[in-house]
Amino acid sequence: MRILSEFVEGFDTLADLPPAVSVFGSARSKPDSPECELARQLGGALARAGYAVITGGGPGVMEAANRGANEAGGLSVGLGIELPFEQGINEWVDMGIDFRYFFARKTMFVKYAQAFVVLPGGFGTMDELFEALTLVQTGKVTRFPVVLMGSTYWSGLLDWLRGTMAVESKISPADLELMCVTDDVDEAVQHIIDADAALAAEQEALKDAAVAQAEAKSAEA
Ligand SMILES: CC(C)=CCNc1ncnc2c1ncn2[C@@H]1O[C@H](COP(=O)(O)O)[C@@H](O)[C@H]1O
Repeated sequence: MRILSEFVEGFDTLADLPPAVSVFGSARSKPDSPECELARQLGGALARAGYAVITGGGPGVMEAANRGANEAGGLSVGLGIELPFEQGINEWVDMGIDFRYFFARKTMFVKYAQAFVVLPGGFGTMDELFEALTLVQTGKVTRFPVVLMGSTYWSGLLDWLRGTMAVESKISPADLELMCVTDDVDEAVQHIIDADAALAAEQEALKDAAVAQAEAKSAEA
């Protein structure tokens, strides 16, 4: 079955990936656009911080992020999608997989990334942003940072989330805290590193507590 084999191929190929960040954004942005410039810098900064960069492998912002990572000597991953107007995986991808199904591909973005960074984009980008927020909000995945870059682009949406969605109690005000908004590449990367460290400390504390509990139980016995 094609669907199953897409999951298997994805898991097999990505199993040994180092810590990674998924970067999303418009397939239509021109290489000299501000968002592509930002994505290229971000890809480089993430690579220098030791993260592999995962994108949809397409043109525009995806290509710019892959390019930045590749130029900085990092691992540049592209999870492409077969589309009728297919352009193929961009040339800056070192590790590429082509998917027929969006949902199998989307699983990979979440499963193999420590964080999401979302740059200006259209429907595809919104779909990826809100899927990530839904998964974190509902606890279906371990809480991971979602960074929005390009504050002017996002401001109208954020105003509406704050002023309408939260005010009408369709989300809780705390849900807005799931997103960090910045135009500064270093701040974005630092936010991801800090969240990674906080999560590692949390998991270590949980492990310690479980060990202490088990020891207390065996001492009682
Ligand atoms: C020129 C053109 C439209 C090419 C499409 N080629 C694509 N290749 C790979 N991923 C894509 C493509 N189009 C949309 N996506 C997915 O949807 C997001 C971009 O969609 P959009 O342009 O924001 O809505 C990307 O993060 C990517 O994961």
